[in-house]
Amino acid sequence: MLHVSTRGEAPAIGFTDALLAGLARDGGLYVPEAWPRLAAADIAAFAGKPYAAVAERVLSALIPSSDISAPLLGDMVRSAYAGFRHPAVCPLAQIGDNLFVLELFHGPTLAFKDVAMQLLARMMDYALKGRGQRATIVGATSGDTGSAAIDAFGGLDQVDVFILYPHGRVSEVQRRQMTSVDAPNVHAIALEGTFDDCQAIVKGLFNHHAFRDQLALSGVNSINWGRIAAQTVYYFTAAVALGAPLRPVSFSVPTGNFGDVLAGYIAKRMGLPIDRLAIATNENDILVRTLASGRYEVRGVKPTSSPSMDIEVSSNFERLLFEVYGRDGQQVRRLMAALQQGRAFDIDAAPLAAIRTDFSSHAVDEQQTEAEIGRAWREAGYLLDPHTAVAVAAARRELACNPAVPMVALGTAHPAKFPDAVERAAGLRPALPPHLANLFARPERFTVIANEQSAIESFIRSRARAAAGIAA
Ligand SMILES: Cc1ncc(COP(=O)(O)O)c(C=O)c1O
Ligand SMILES: N[C@@H](CCOP(=O)(O)O)C(=O)O
Repeated sequence: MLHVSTRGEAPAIGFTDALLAGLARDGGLYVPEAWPRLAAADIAAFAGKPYAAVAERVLSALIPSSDISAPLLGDMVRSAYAGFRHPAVCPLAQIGDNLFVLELFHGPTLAFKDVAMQLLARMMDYALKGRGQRATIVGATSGDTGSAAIDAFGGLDQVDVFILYPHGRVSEVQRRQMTSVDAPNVHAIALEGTFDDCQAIVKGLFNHHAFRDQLALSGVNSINWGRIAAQTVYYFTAAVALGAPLRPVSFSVPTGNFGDVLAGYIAKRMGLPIDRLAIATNENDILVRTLASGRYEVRGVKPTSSPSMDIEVSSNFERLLFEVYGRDGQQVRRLMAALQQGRAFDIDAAPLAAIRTDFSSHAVDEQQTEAEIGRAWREAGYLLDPHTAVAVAAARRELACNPAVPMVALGTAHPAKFPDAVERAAGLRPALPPHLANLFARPERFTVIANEQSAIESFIRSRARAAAGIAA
């Protein structure tokens, strides 16, 4: 199976090449040339299976065995999830009538990013060793991708890791998770800007082809198709636990960069009977405005209590546009050029109608987020982090319209990552799990850098072992 770029100009490439490439050379994002489909009987057979077994089956439909053999994929998946703190890896908790939270935060860094990142690191390490290559990993984070990447890739011989986070705009726990890791191949960069600035610079680094080639750049954001592929799995385990494929299930997904909800859309394209995919945003509601009006318009990011979703340029929305425009790369290039030049684009009527067929959207403001944390604690004794609270609040709105379909809100972070917001809303301060108990005592190491691509390039050149002349 080959992978094509959403902008239609880069050559089609295999899975491993897409995994290591990050962004396509035409600035687009890779997707498989066709969506594989799982038969209803295959999906039904997931019932009662361990998470790793379902992951192996779902991912073997997306990863050709010529890239990673089936036994090796099985080993990687088992080892990726062996360290999760819950035996079900991603368990479901019921918090109301037909209302469930899919807990995706039992990995090492307490956010859903671990689910894909632990596997991605194993796949990339294998690919790099097989090719005798080294890579320079660059990533943009609003708090969670960075810590997950640092945990998964820290200390690996083949890679140097540079993570850009918005200075002063992540929670203290998130910052310390990135800055207190004692691994010489890890570099935390506090960028003087927003997450959107961090992501624009990361994409700019990939689009600077001489720099990209010299440093052998790779990406770990959801730019990387391997991340999205791994995130499809928990939609299958959750839906099957609630009766799929015999009955449909809906999901409410706290959304920023659009990777997680896109993974749900792909699970649906692969045959999973998903009824609604609710895009739940905080006050950075660009996607809600887009679904309502058809106009995608950047207005400036507001800081909120769910900082990981303080995003306006939702990278993976491009992958959805590619689908609803009939995989026409030229149309995607036109829209992305308009976004670059005028900070906005308009979606045509037919593609917009197609988006509305699968997705609905809800913005949840700061007051509603706080109220939801309080409500879930009072009514169900369940502590939500602010990102999950946004999803649960949106889930309740969807359930009010369609109470018969089970609704799963994605629980994307552990409440202890955002103790101040949780304490304000619920009146108690969640404790970090034992493996992070000394987080506040560890020394921090980070570099503050101006919001300029050239400054970031100089810093990376000065630290990366893959820079010219030092490459393995
Ligand atoms: C805790 C948390 N929830 C939700 C999101 C939004 O997910 P996505 O960017 O895939 O839309 C993020 C950031 O990615 C996050 O870190
Ligand atoms: N919320 C994310 C932002 C980056 O998202 P990604 O899925 O593209 O890596 C974060 O916490 O870093």
